[in-house]
Amino acid sequence: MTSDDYELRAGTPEDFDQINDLLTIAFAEEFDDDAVELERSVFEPERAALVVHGDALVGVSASYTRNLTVPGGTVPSAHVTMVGVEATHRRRGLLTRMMGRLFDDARRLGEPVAHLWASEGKIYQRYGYGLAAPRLTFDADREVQLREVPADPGRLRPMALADAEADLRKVYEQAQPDRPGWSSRDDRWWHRILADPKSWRGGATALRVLVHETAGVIDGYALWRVRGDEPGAVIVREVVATDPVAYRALWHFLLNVDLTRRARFRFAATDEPLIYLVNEPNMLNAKLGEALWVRLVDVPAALAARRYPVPVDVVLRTEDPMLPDNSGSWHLVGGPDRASCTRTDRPADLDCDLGALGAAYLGGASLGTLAASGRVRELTPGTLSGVDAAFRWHRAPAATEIF
Ligand SMILES: CC(=O)SCCNC(=O)CCNC(=O)[C@H](O)C(C)(C)COP(=O)(O)OP(=O)(O)OC[C@H]1O[C@@H](n2cnc3c(N)ncnc32)[C@H](O)[C@@H]1OP(=O)(O)O
Repeated sequence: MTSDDYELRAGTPEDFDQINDLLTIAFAEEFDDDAVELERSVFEPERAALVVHGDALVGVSASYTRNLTVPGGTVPSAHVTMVGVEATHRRRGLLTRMMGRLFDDARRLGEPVAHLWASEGKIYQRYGYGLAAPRLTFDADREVQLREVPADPGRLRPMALADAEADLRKVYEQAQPDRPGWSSRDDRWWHRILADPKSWRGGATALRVLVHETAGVIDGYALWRVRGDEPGAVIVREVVATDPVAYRALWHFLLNVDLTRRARFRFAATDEPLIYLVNEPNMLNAKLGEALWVRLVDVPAALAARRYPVPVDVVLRTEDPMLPDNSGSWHLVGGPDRASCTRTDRPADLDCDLGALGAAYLGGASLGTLAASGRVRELTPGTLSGVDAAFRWHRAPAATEIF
């Protein structure tokens, strides 16, 4: 069998059922009809890269059109998803071909960045993705409590899931600019996030909504469920607050639900404020894992699209074997209000591997740490610490949802 036996093409709405069958097998997961319809509702056929062999669909990858919060703004980023190759056609370069097409599509659509959740980190690093947002998973023991519970002028109240979208959306959109890594949510995405098909519940109750309100204004919410096995566990899906009092009140509630002994949260940021609020941080049982892998698809456009907390004027050099016009030296001039990035012949100050630039892009990975790992090299002595400070951000990148 040669690579000519395979056809690479865009998707159509009619392909969805076959794609779903392929992914069900590739991920060894089965979902109910409601869940499948939700996936169909956000599927963007023309953005799928499909590999067909004869009559059979043997490879799929897709992207969603959404914006990604980056330091100081948002950028259109290809939200890469639904990647799978039929087991009998693996390791023949099909994913590599699909990834090439996906990057071409992203550029054509004006997306300087692509990002994803990886099933395995080792798959995507070869394509230039870097780990931009690690995450913590909490498995908090009931003995974990807030150190102090100050007076709260507001109040908590449950809200029916069916009525919640408008209020939650307002809070999310206010909080979103502060957290690199969060994704924009249009009507379809809010519908998907608040839909609650049984096969997504992992044996727990239906999704519950708790809001915090101060002087009639909702300033925080939690999405959560309970798993009633022994001992019962609160499964926290999302906690979003625009005010620290609301944040504290929501977590105080979640850590004290009757008939539960644990609280689990899979989407904690590495700087999650809860860590600094509780009596026994150790008993959060935080486990480090991965969330977002970022790939700069158009290096100069991506670097110009974010902001830098302190002024930076530097020449960065990188190599990109997949997209050679990213290779070379780039003059980045930036600060809190603007940034530009242009090709230059000037000698480079820092040599950065492409994945390292992706890892640093959201302000999470420090260029200093990446230099310590050998993935960034300081060519002009004395440049590293200043550029490192410019690439950081005051909040660690995080992700609130798997897409
Ligand atoms: C964003 C998401 O959707 S994440 C979900 C990813 N999907 C899955 O994990 C589902 C199960 N796995 C699969 O369907 C397939 O194995 C895929 C999609 C991961 C890889 O597809 P393939 O067509 O086999 O990849 P392809 O042949 O293009 O591999 C390119 C290179 O990556 C390597 N590679 C690919 N997948 C893996 C892996 N899981 N582990 C180690 N190496 C891998 C290949 O060995 C190859 O290396 P080489 O260039 O040195 O020869």
